[in-house]
Amino acid sequence: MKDVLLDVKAVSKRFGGVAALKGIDLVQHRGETLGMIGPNGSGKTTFVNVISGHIKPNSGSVTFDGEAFGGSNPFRIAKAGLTRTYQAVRVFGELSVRDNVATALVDARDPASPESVAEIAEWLRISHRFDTRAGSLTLMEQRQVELLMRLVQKPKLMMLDEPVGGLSSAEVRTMIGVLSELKGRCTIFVIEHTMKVIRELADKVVVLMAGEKLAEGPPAQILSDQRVIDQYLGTADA
Ligand SMILES: Nc1ncnc2c1ncn2[C@@H]1O[C@H](COP(=O)(O)OP(=O)(O)OP(=O)(O)O)[C@@H](O)[C@H]1O
Repeated sequence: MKDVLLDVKAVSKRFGGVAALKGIDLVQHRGETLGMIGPNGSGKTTFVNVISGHIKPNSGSVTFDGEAFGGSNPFRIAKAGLTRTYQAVRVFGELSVRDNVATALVDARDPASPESVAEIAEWLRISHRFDTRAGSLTLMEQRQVELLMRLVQKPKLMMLDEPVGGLSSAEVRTMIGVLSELKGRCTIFVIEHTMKVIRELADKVVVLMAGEKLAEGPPAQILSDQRVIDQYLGTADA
């Protein structure tokens, strides 16, 4: 039997009159890279916010690594090994990279050893920036720092919200390389509008459309699905 890491059942979320998620079911296995796509406003970020405990769903359940989470407890689920990034990069701009990493280590349930931090920083090719103020780095470097900060917390699942947003095409290629190696370090859930990322990284793709699951399957099948092309890939969002 495959090892289920994330098991989401019938999750719904309303914001006033807006039904952002309408009964979403989703299973992600350990080691399986899951890509989530869909137009602006289809509910992708809300879904990650519910899973990471930042938003409480109106109904439904989230089980992570065998433990039930009702939503709305981000600290508990983070301690259980789920971490995330945001569309807008989040580093402490006034602090050095070293001090940014130190803040991540303080928050970790099982912080990486100094040797392991050094190894991850070397792998991310960001070691030479350790004494630089994070706010003076390029967006690409800030994303590398963010990945470093998340990885030193030894996550089981890393949820990435548009990791290549705002990057140049050369940087996108580099980031795809980084993320494909990241697959060997933790399980990845990735929201993206850049289909190259989805095609090259995802084992399974889930398409959200107006808060509902429109389609789910391997990238080759989903990216050639006529309904997905008509309702998303053929639009300006994709
Ligand atoms: N805090 C909030 N208050 C009210 N409405 C919200 C809130 N967050 C999201 N929504 C609404 O819920 C719906 C889903 O938004 P969400 O941000 O999850 O979509 P998305 O698929 O992540 O979009 P994008 O690709 O633009 O990031 C939208 O109609 C949005 O306006």
